[in-house]
Amino acid sequence: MALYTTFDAAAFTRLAEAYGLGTVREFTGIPQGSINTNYRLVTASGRYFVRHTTVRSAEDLRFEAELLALLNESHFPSPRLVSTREGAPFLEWEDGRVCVFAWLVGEELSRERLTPEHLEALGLELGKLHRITLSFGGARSNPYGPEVVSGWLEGLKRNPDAELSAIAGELEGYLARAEAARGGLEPRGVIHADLFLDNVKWLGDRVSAFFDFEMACRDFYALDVAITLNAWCFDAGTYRPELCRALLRGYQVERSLVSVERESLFGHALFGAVRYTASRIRDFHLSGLPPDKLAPKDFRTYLARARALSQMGPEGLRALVGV
Ligand SMILES: Nc1ncnc2c1ncn2[C@@H]1O[C@H](COP(=O)(O)OP(=O)(O)OP(=O)(O)O)[C@@H](O)[C@H]1O
Ligand SMILES: N[C@@H](CCO)C(=O)O
Repeated sequence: MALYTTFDAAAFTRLAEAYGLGTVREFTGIPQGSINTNYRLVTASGRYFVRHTTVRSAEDLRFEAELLALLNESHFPSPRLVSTREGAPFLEWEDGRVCVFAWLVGEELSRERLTPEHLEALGLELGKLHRITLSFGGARSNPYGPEVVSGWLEGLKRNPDAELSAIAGELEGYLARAEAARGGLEPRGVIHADLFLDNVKWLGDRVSAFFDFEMACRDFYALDVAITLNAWCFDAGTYRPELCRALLRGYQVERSLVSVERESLFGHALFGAVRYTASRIRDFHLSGLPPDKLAPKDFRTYLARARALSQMGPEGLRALVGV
C-alpha cells in the first residue's frame, strides 16, 4: 500500500479512540502496496493493519466489509475488519477513509519457494471463495474493466517516453485480441480480482488468509483464475506447467470450469496481463515515489506474460494448463 501520506501520533490517537483500541504504543508505515497508505499499528489491545484510501468510495468499502463479514462467518481464511465504536466499517479520517484490520499471522511466499502443493492449495481456496460467495448479495462491477484499461492505454500512448508509447500501442493490440477471445455467457460472481503472492498469507503449507479484498467485485470467475495463474505460475520469462496444472487441479476440486470458461481462459489471461502491465506503468513506473515509500513492481514482467500468451495462443494455453 505504499506511503502517500504521513500520519502523526495525534492522528493515531484519534483513530484509536474512535475504534476503542486503547493507548497507542507504536505505528510504522508499510511501503508495500500500490494505491493506499498503510500502517502497522500497535495499541494496548493488540496489533492492527491500518489502510487509508483517498480513492475508494463509501459504497466500495461497504461492499468489501459485507463480503469480509460473510467470509469470516463461513470460516474462509480472510482478514477480520474491525468496526468503529459506533459499529461502522470505516471512518472518514485525515482527508480520506480509513479501515482497520486485525493483524494477520503467517508469511507471504517468495516465488522461488512455490511448489505444486502450494498451487493446489491456493486453487482449492480460490474455488471455495467462488462457491461460498454464491450466497452474497452485494453488487460492485469491476473498476478495472476493459474500457478503463483502454483509457489508460490511450493516455500512455501520448506519453513523451517513446518506449512507453510504443508499449501502449503493442498492448492495445493484445487488448483487442483478448476481448475477442473472452466473454459471452460465462459464469460470473464475486471474484477477488487481485490474488498475487503478496495478498496471501501462509502457515507452513496451509493458506492462512487471502487478503486485500479491495478490488473484489463481480466479474467472470475465469478472470480470477487467470489473474491468479499469471501472478503465481510465470517465472523467468515462462509459464511453469507444473504450477499451472496444480492451480487448475486444486480449483476444480471445488468448482469445475465449464467449456466456455476453458475456451475463454486465454482471453482472460491476456486481458489480465495487459491490465497489470498498464497499471504497473501508471502506479509504479510513473509514480515518482522513492522505494522506501513505494516498493517497486516491474511492469516488464507483465509485458513478458502478455507476449508469451500472444505467442502460445488459446490452444497453447489450454495444453499448458491441462484444461
Ligand atoms: N491484515 C494484515 N495484517 C498484516 N499484514 C498485512 C495485512 N494487510 C496487509 N498486510 C501487509 O501489507 C502489505 C500491503 O497490503 P496490501 O496488499 O493490502 O496493499 P495494497 O496497496 O492493496 O497492495 P496491492 O493492491 O498492491 O496488493 C501486504 O503485502 C502485507 O504484507
Ligand atoms: N497486485 C498488483 C498491484 C495492485 O493492483 C500488482 O502486483 O501489480
